[in-house]
Amino acid sequence: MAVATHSSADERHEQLRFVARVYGLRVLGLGAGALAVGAALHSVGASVVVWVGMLLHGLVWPHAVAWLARRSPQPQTIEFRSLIADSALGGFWVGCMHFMLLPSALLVTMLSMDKLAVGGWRFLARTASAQLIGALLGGLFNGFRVDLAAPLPVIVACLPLLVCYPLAVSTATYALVRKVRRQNHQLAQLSRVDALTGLLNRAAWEVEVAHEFIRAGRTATHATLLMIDIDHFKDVNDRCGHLTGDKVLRSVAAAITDSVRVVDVAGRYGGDEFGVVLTGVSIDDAMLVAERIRAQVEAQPSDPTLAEACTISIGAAEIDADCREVRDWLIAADAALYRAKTRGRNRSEAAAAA
Ligand SMILES: Nc1nc2c(ncn2[C@@H]2O[C@H](COP(=O)(O)OP(=O)(O)OP(=O)(O)O)[C@@H](O)[C@H]2O)c(=O)[nH]1
Repeated sequence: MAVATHSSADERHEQLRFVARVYGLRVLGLGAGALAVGAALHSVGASVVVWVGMLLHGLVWPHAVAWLARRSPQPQTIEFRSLIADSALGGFWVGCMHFMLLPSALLVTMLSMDKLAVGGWRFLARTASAQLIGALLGGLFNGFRVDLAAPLPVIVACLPLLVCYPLAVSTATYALVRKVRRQNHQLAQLSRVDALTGLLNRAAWEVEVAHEFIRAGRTATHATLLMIDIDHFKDVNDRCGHLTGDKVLRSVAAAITDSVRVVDVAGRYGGDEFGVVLTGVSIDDAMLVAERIRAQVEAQPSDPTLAEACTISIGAAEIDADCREVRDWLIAADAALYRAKTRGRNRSEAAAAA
């Protein structure tokens, strides 16, 4: 229930951001539109009622819609309805302007552009019919006439809308594209990380191991793989519960991170097993690193509910002539880990030399 409430609050927040985005564009679009339509209405000699309606739509309506939307539990619904109303009213002014070609085409294009931007072709099709009906009603309301030619003052009055509105819509669209790119990047990063420990997850770690295997082969440099497994971890879970088990997993991950360099690649291989690639490090030096990790895990208090210190076993393997592919490297480190387990645990073992 709490989750549902949280997600609906998030959704409302997202909808309010949409309202804020549309608000700025609507103030600009309808404000500049009022100038173009006003010039055309003046040229066709529109009635006072038409003038009042047009000014209310151009100057008051954007603020009224935003006010209503912010107070509504469904701000986006209010926003979409008012976009349809914008189209109908836009059509109405086209009729009132006696279908004067330039301001009419400009109005229809700008209104279509933002419908496309927020709701695609389907939404545009829905609003187009509202616009058409509005145009017929506007024509009837202001004495139906077709007067295509626009005098120079009308042409000049169209310029602010013609220039500023597309620039504003493009700027808003570009900001959205950047946001989506940023979020995609964050998602890609998150999909590489193990949520419990913060280390790379298995899939991402294996990709890095394969890269390192190729790199070490190409540059003929050392690279050593450590496979690390918590001793009797099942007992920890059974005796102290899974939450304590999770704490132990996190503390082992922290010990690994503390003991290796940023260029080394640490990951959670699965369950209670971890892997680390030590780049440019020979097996002898890697054994010192392994010992440092082992000693830190043994020394650190993982959880007060654990009677004894938690320990780990480590198997280490350097890339050698026997490692024809990355799988051989993993198997060699795993075999060394198995030996550490069978030789009593809480120890590090190097893979047997070729
Ligand atoms: N708390 C917790 N436990 C997990 C998680 N993933 C796997 N496990 C447990 O980790 C335990 C792994 O135990 P085993 O691999 O069987 O071996 P072990 O008890 O560590 O014994 P040795 O490795 O032989 O020393 C299992 O009991 C799993 O349920 C996790 O994310 N959280």
